[in-house]
Amino acid sequence: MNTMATREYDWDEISKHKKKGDLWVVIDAKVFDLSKFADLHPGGANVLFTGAVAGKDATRAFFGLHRHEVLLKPQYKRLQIGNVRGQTESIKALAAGELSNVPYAEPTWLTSGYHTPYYTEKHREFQKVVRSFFETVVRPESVNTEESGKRISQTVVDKMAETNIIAMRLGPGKHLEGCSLMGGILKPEEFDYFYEAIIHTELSRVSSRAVVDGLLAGLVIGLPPILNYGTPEVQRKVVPEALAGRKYIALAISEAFAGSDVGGLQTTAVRDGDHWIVTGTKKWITNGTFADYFTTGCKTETGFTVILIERGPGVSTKQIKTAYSSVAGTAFVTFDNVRVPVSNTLGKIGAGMSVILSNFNHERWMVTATSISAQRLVVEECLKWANQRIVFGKPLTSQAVIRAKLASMISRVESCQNWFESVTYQMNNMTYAQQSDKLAGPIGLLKQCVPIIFVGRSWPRYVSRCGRESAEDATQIFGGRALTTTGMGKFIENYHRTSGFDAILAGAEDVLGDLGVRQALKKMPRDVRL
Ligand code: HEM
Repeated sequence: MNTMATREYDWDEISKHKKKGDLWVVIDAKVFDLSKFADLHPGGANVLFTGAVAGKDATRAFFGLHRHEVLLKPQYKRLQIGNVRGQTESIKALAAGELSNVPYAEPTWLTSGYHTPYYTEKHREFQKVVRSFFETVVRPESVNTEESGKRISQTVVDKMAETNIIAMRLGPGKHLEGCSLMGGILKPEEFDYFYEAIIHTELSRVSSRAVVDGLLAGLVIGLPPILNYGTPEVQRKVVPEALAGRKYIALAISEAFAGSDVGGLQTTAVRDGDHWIVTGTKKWITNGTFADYFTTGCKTETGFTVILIERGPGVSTKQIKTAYSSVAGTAFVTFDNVRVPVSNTLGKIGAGMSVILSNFNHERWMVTATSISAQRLVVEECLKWANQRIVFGKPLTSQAVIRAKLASMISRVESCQNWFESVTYQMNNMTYAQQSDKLAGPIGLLKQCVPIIFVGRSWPRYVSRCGRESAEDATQIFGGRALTTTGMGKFIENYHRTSGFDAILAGAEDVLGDLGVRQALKKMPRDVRL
């Protein structure tokens, strides 16, 4: 710690240091000696020598141009030489695990004075521990890998495995039996979908869209078919290693020939005695570059079959460059006459469609959880920015047009959250089979469609669509800062560039809307008339 930071200075003294080679400024009651730093300042030296900055309180100017985190970086923190006499800092960063006190930055169930029919004190306790974990272990990794495009380090994966976060991301179930959850604060039998939602939410709070996927999203969607339909032998081989973070899995369904239209797939599996011979290509496969196993959709003689393929002879993967970071490991996968034991078939031969369709529900629900969390962060960023940004001598919030944008962003995220919680409650009270029957439509619509009232008009909206509209609004609020990958608007830039992934991955939003309606039409009683 810098012991000089405890010294106190009077304004008489501070105001004398205002020239080249001898420059002090005050930011939030802290005195900084920028004499040597001025020439290294990324924003240029000149701006620091203006009458309003040199030897003065530059708090307002500073927060109009920098994120608070700049002051917390060790290389800048050490520029602080003391405090203004009798004053203490008023702008503080949240401690790990702490809740934000910005309105709407947290869901109602985490906001003091509000009530919830779904969450208990135990959920709150769990949320605190999970947030602290993600902030301390995952956030630094997220920042680094988003930029480098490298896969998540094994150290972080190991820590996630140790706390059983990898297993918890798959939801409640037998795979949690005997597990110590977050150091034992929760018994496996207590774990429900609201606890799981907390994990997705907190993961998304500290991670970019690409890091959310890079942190083993492939396993989250590729392992359930093994858990639900794999033979005991396959489960014994694959599940423990996957949950321990030692082997990675990808779900390999979509192809250049067919994405959301699963029926149009062209990868074939032909029987040869006790083996399948698999040939074909897969595209947009999340975590595919580093996956050890591929839960693969194949065309077989009697229909569509899901087969678990281990990386080996005939399997090759190459990175696809996408709009988000390569940390997600998005791959083009080629299967060239790959021999796979027939015992690796997941579910019945020819019955793969139901394996995949039932699996989609959980994936789509998870995407809505992470999307809503990211949208909430965007609301928080915009509220903070509009409050601190001074234009034409007034805060940005004094502009009615900005407040209207904030109003629609808040309405979107709150409506998405409320429907999400209601669907999650249904999941908690249904078996896997009941969820497949009763929730495929509602979850498709949730991911796709949330009706909200927007400045007097009632329009159909979508979690993914809400996200994209909020990304647009946020970009307008942040202006040019939302167009750069660093600085004040870096989160907004990233969100604006990547929120489209939520509308495509796990089923294109238009297809999902249609699915919801078709499911409803299937259940229409024959004897109803107007
Ligand atoms: C402890 C004092 C300061 C430090 C450590 C600091 C550091 C930085 C850093 C790291 C950047 C790069 C952008 C970013 O990462 O946000 C930056 C940009 C900038 N800084 Fe500072 N700065 C300080 C004080 C000031 C003050 C008092 C002013 C007052 C005018 C100022 C004006 C600027 C400007 C105009 C930019 C460019 C912003 C942009 O491109 O949007 N800085 N500064």
